[in-house]
Order: sequence, then C-alpha cells, then structure tokens
Amino acid sequence: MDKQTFRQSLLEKGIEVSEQQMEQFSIYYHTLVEWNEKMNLTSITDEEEVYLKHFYDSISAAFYFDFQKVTTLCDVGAGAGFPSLPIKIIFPHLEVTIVDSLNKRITFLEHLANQLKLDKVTFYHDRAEIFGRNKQHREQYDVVSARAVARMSVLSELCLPLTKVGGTFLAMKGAKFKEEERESKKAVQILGGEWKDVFSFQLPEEDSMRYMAIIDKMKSTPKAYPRKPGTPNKNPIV
Ligand SMILES: C[S@@+](CC[C@H](N)C(=O)[O-])C[C@H]1O[C@@H](n2cnc3c(N)ncnc32)[C@H](O)[C@@H]1O
Repeated sequence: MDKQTFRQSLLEKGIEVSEQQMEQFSIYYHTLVEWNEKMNLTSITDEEEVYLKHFYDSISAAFYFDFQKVTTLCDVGAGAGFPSLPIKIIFPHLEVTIVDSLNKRITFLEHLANQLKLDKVTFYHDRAEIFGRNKQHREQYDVVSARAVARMSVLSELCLPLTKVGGTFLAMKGAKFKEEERESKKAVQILGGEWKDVFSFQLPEEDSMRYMAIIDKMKSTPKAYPRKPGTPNKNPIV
C-alpha cells in the first residue's frame, strides 16, 4: 500500500490523516527499518508492506471501536509499537502505556516516541503477568489491546486483569481465531469479561482473514489471576 493509498483508504473509513501525521508515519517507518538492522523488531521492512501490515492494520481497530470516547490505552506485548502507536498518532489525546517483556524493544520505543514527539506515552519493561498484579496498573485502563502476542485464552489472562471494570479488551487476531475463540470462552468469563462483538475483515490487497474481538470487562478479575509468568501459557484456562 503506497502512502497515498494509505491516506485515501483511511479517509474512506472516515479517518482523516493530516500532513503532520503523514510525516510522523514516515519518521516511524524510517526509524523502524534503521533500528531493525541492529535488533529484531519486524520481519516486514518493505515500505508499502509496513504501511499496510503494520500501520493500516493497527489503525483498523478504529473501524470497529471509537477511540475518541476513551482516554487510557494499555498495549500488551506491543513489540515495535503495534497496534498502539499508529492509533496514538491518529488519536493524539490518548494516554498510551506499553508493557513488553523485551527490554531492547522498550529502548527502541523510547527513542521512537522522541522522534515522533509523542506526549502521554509510557513504556514498561515487564511481564504482563507481573504488571497485571501491580496495583498501579491493575484494572486501571479504559482499553487494553494486543496484537499477535498469544492465543486467546492466554491473552485474556494477560489483558483482562489490566482492563478497568466497564472498560474494553481489544484482541487483534489472525486466521486461527475461530478455533481460539471456542477454547477461550471459559477464560474470558472467569476473568470477568463478556464477549461483545467479533468483526472479521481482510486488509486491502490481502486474502487472509483478520479478526477483531471486542470483550467488555463486566466484573473484577479474581485475585488469583494473572498467575505467575509462564503459567498462563503452560497451563491455559480451558
Ligand atoms: C510477535 S510480537 C508482536 C508485537 C506487536 N504486538 C505486533 O503486532 O507487531 C510479541 C511481543 O509480545 C511480547 N510478549 C510476549 N509475552 C509477553 C508477556 N507475557 N508480557 C509482556 N510482553 C510479552 C514479546 O516481547 C514481543 O515483543
């Protein structure tokens, strides 16, 4: 997807991207590929692919969820900043928190945020299992997002403890989602969530299906969750 198609396709979805925001995406792209030579941030480096599979795909969350109505967003396992930083560029009012267990990615994100002149962004090097037990973060966020981090039952245990009651957990998933959805019903319910919607879509120029699951946080997460690092993955709630 070239830059003009990126801008035009978002406009068709009701999202206007200013010159200044276009410049931020350009800086994001160049910083990503420059740092990717020193550390493993992404396997996608072709400019048109980055605009489609990282920038446009991240922003596609806003086709199904109104970010204007919320203030705080926590992105679990954001890696090189996806999906939260493209969303932050489009919705600058958001207060974005990223937690990732890989410190070198946090170093990259701090540098990137400076380059992009982003305010109200905070990065933590931590495991989501520990972060979700920390009183300063537990059940504090209007929205918790994650893309390509873990299968749905595991992801629910990482994300729902951080979501405030009345808030929303947004899971951006790939082609295997339908299977994951079935085996995560119990986890979502135990952790205090309730399925609201699942949207399926394809990126322009792409065949494979993408899914966006929207889960409402209805009740407080029981104190036992999240369990210690690694346990959600080894022994998922099923
Ligand atoms: C495959 S990458 C996806 C990155 C990004 N969300 C994207 O869509 O491009 C998964 C990221 O999740 C992080 N991660 C995995 N398990 C985690 C955990 N338990 N707590 C925090 N971060 C985690 C990894 O360090 C990695 O950066």
